[in-house]
Amino acid sequence: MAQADTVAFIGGGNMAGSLIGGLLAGGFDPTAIRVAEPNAEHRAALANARPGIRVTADNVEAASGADCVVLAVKPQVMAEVAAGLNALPDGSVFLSIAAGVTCTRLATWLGTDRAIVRSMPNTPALIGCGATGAYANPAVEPGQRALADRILHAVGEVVWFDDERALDAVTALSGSGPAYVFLLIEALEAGGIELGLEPDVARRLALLTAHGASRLALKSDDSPGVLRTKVTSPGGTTEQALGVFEKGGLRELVAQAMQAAAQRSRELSGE
Ligand SMILES: NC(=O)C1=CN([C@@H]2O[C@H](COP(=O)(O)OP(=O)(O)OC[C@H]3O[C@@H](n4cnc5c(N)ncnc54)[C@H](OP(=O)(O)O)[C@@H]3O)[C@@H](O)[C@H]2O)C=CC1
Ligand SMILES: O=C(O)[C@@H]1CCC=N1
Repeated sequence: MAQADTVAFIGGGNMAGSLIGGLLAGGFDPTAIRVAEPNAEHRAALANARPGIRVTADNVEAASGADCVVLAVKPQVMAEVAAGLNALPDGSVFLSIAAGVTCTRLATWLGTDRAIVRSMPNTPALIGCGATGAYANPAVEPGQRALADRILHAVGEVVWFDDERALDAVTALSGSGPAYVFLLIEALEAGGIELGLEPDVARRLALLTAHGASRLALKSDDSPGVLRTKVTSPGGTTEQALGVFEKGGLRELVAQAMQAAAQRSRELSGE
């Protein structure tokens, strides 16, 4: 990344921490990163963990003159936060990671004609394995989009969309998705314990299984469905387990859960 680029994070919580970690791991100059965070303890922890970055309680101070202003606060406080940045001069690209909040709403608060990228990362960003969906509004210039892409790319893969509505689906799939996978891992661990395994062994096997299956599917030319059939010996054990999942309507349940998440994403837009 060109060292002239400066990035300001408004909100120094979990996701901001992940993105900052990715940028630093990729060699980004820490002195080109500023973070505005209201909580003094969080500010101190950030400054300690990430020597060189500048922390402040003042959102405008952090955002002033930054090439990219990352809006990393909860959707519920976005209106107040964005309105507080309304007087900033043009020139920055605003990169929102908030669930649901549309570019149109952001422009209402930040000012019309603002260059805005709406994105949806996920928590595996913390270890560089993130999956992010992103949309750039028409005011975003190619160089600004490239800067947003480099920031998001620092923590994993990025998929760009021409239609902003796709972001609600992305939120329901990869944004919230790590929680679904963790739920399955928790259930596998509990099932293993019930079958007599020691808790630490059950957790380890559940984690390694999720990790191994995911890596295999990523590397393989076979679809997940084909890989599933390769585990499932006719008349064997997997067939019995999958029969229980299908009878219980697991696929329908997952689809319903994702519809609920996407609906909540649309609601959070406040439109
Ligand atoms: N967690 C996830 O898996 C994902 C979250 N997101 C989105 O990322 C955004 C941030 O989520 P996450 O990092 O989990 O949340 P966090 O609560 O960890 O981070 C939000 C941070 O914003 C700070 N904050 C609150 N009010 C203000 C303000 N007025 N000005 C500046 N900072 C403020 C909070 O401080 P304090 O704690 O003191 O209130 C907190 O440190 C959300 O919009 C969420 O939708 C996107 C993808 C995945
Ligand atoms: O639960 C949420 O609203 C956020 C957005 C996606 C993941 N966490």
